[in-house]
Order: sequence, then structure tokens, then C-alpha cells
Amino acid sequence: MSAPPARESVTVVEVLPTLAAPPAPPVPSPPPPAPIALPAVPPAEAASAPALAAPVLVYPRRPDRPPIEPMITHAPHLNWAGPGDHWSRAWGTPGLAATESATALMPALRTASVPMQSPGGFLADPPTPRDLDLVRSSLATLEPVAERATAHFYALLFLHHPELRSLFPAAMDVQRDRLFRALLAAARRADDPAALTRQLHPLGRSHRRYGVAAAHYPPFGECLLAALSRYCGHRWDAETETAWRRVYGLISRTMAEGAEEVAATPSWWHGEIVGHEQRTREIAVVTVRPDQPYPYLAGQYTAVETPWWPRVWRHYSLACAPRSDGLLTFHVKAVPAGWVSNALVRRARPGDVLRLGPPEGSMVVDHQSDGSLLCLGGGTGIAPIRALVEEVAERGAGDREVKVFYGARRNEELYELQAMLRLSQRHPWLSVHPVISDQRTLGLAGTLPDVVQRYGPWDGHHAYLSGPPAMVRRSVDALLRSGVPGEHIRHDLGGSLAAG
Ligand SMILES: NC(=O)C1=CN([C@@H]2O[C@H](COP(=O)(O)OP(=O)(O)OC[C@H]3O[C@@H](n4cnc5c(N)ncnc54)[C@H](O)[C@@H]3O)[C@@H](O)[C@H]2O)C=CC1
Repeated sequence: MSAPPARESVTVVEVLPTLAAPPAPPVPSPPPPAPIALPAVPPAEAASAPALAAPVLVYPRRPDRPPIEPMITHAPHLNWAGPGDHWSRAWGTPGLAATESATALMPALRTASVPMQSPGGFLADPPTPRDLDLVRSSLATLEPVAERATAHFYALLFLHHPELRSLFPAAMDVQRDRLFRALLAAARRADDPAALTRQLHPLGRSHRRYGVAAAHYPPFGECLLAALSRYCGHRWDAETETAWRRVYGLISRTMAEGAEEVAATPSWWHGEIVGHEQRTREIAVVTVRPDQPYPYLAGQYTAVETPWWPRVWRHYSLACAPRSDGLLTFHVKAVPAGWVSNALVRRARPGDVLRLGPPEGSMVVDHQSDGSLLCLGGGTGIAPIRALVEEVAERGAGDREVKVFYGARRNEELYELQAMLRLSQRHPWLSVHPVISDQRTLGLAGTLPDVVQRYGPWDGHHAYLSGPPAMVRRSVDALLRSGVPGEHIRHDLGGSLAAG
């Protein structure tokens, strides 16, 4: 099964090619490293950094807030968010109360265990090497027509199982692409149980927030096989079908197991916006009060859905360490054609209600190890870095130093610099270095990977990277060259952080 929407540009099945340190390129023995001499930010320059906005205003809850306009007024059920969802009433759908639409739809989805149309079903025995060859070769055949095959698959699914339509977003373009890539990735890993589990358990868990239940896998699989057989043409035979039944059986079982493991935790949280600060024209800092405790670790991220784009989820990092008042902060940059990011920056206001998925991601501080921390935050990628710094401040830095390189293209895009500099004034173990790549009048010149390379070596450091994918990839390369072993470099690029 594919991942319903997570983000626009990178999918949950992507992973950075390798973090296990690739063989180091042969380099002539370097001259002894120069001592690190990082220029401090002179007070005059710091003063010219963008002013820190007023402290977050926490607005009182507004019971009288106007109803939120649903995106699809003429088809209210498409706005419904999933089984057990009570907040659809916030949409106040004209013509059909959202509560009615939700309760009317819930039984339909609960009984969505549509009987399988094929007597063959999905096979419990593991795929054989021959099965894997057949499945991989049919995927190779399908690759050039993947878009049409997946469109055909969704057409079959919604035609035969209209009750499943409400699990998916209104616009299916991103979704289609994702399905084929997820299948490809799973088929590649089908003979490596550990790798398959690493891919599919999180995918199964993330499907919970769409309302996907174990009963949905068989009808999904039947339509998938029907679409694959059509587009494989004469290459599809009984043996290929049996191979797919084993492989799909394995994929769906593994995803369902992943979901089952976390069945006791909420599939999603509701979060009311209680603060909305416009830091630049494109960037807003959004503060949210979850409807129940939201346990997470600094450095993690979550999926966010707005009421205006039902079932369209985007990932954002938690930008603060867990707080005693339970509030959560997100840094959001409105990106061109980004539905969720533009809604959050330009439309969302205190009183609006979001849905949040469970916390994800492994870019968390290992407090058992004693290396110093090197943190690279590019643009809004500074969000999880700030959370990590706050957590170190709370738990005590010990002998560790924390060096933060905060990159932007222009001075005025360093929207979090004042706050970071204030933290560094309070904590002697913390240094913050602005890095400007385009029009510099402040801090260090260059891109983050270049600067990291310039001020290395960084052996003995644990590195945390967050920002645009290309910046993270290039910085990983620079760090590996600068003496940081792969296992000491953490980022969540493969875990799908992107804007949208
Ligand atoms: N909002 C959030 O919670 C989080 C966002 N992110 C990601 O961070 C990114 C932030 O984007 P923007 O603020 O628009 O950043 P940006 O495009 O303005 O760039 C920020 C920094 O990265 C550097 N950079 C950009 N492209 C580079 C490349 N190809 N090579 C080397 N350095 C490069 C720039 O020089 C600058 O220093 C987005 O991709 C977002 O998905 C990551 C983690 C959390």
C-alpha cells in the first residue's frame, strides 16, 4: 500500500544513499589542521540582525470562533478526516452537519473489509527468490507506464470501493507517484526482513492517521493486482500473479504489524493554534496547544494537517524542547504552491484547529555519549536545532560544547538569530555562528557545507543536520571528509522533512 500524502517533494521511502561512511576517497595527507578560529559575531553586527519579534502571544481559547470553511463544500464526506474523528464538526459543513457526515461514514469505513474478488487471496508463505525475480521484472516493465498504471489502480479502487475514497486527499497527483516508489522500494527489500521492517513499520504506523485499518489491505491489493496485470500485458501470467500475491501479502502484513505495535497510542492529536507570529513575509512561528499530552523528544518532527486541506499532511519539526505547559512550536515557511505551508503562514489564526500525527524521527541527542555537538541549521531547519539546544540546556551540557552554524541566503532570513544569540549569552557552552551564502553583511560567508569544511576538522563531534535536502547531503559529505564518522552524523532527510 502506498503512503497517503506526507509531503510534496520527498517520500517516506527515500533514504539518503548511505550514512554508513562510504570508503573515504584517497586524499593526500593533509597539512596539520589549523586551530579553529571562529569569528564571534561582533555586537554591532548582532545588533543589526533581524529584531526578535515580540514574545509569543498565547491567545485564550475562543469558543465563539467562526466555523472553518471546508475545502469541498459540495461533497462534505471528502472533508471528513477518519474514524473516531470528532473535529469535523468544526467545518460546519452546509447542508449536512459534519458530525452527521462523520457518523454516517464511520460504519461504511468500519465495514470496509470488502470481500476479496479473487479466490486466490494474498498468500501467507514468504516469497521465494523466483517470486522476487518475477515481481522485480514486472516492476521494471511497469516503470515507463507507472503513472498510467497507478492512475488505473486508483480508478479501480474508488470505483469498486467508493467508501475508501475518503481515506485519500482530494488531489491525488502526489499520491500516485508515491505508490509506485513505495512498491519499488518494498520489492527491492523483500528478501531482507530487517530492511523491510524498517521501511514498512513506520509506513503502517503513519497510515493510521488516515484511518487505514487492516481490513483495507485486501481490497487495495486486489485492485493493485488488477492494474498491474493490465499494464504488464503479455508478461503477466499465473506464476507472476502468485509471486505478487506472496509479495503483497508480506508487504501488507508487515505494515499492519507496524500499526498494531502502536495501537495503544493515539493515531493523531488535535492542536489548537494559540500563537501565530509572522517573522518574515514567508515565515511564521506557530504555537499549538495539543488536546492531550504530546510526548516527544527534542529533534523529532510530526505530520501536520490543516482544516483547509483535509488528508494533506506535511512534516514539521518541533521547534522547542518539551515544555511544562505542553505547548508545541513550529517554524513554517510558505513555499511556492505549498498548500499546507501557505495555509499555515497566511491563513491560520489562533483558534484554528490542526491535526498532528505522532512524533517521528531519530535526530535526538544521545545524552550517554560525551562528544561535543556540531549543529547545522539551514533556513527553517534551525527549528529542531533550537529544540536540541534547549534540551541540552535543561539536562546540563557537562563538558560538552555545542556549536551551531545557522545558515541563510540573506541576513534578513535569519529570523531566529536573536533568540539563538540570547541562548548563547546565557550558556557559555553554546556558540552560534550565522552563515550567509548570498548577500553577506553579517557572520561567515558561504554555504553551510563550505563553512563546515573550512573550520574543521570535527573529529570527536556528534553532528546534527537540518535544512534543505541538498544542503544536508553536501554537509554530510563535508563532515565525513572532516573526520566525523557516519554513525556520529544524524539528520532526518530520509524521514521525509520538507515543505509544502
Ligand atoms: N520547518 C521545519 O520544521 C523544518 C524544515 N526543514 C527543511 O529546511 C529547508 C529550509 O528551507 P529554506 O528556509 O527555504 O532554506 P534556504 O533555501 O533559504 O537555505 C537555507 C540555507 O541552506 C543553504 N543551502 C541551500 N541550498 C543549498 C545547497 N544546494 N547546497 C548547500 N547549501 C545550501 C543556504 O545557503 C542557506 O544557508 C526546507 O527544505 C525544509 O523542508 C528541515 C527541518 C525542519
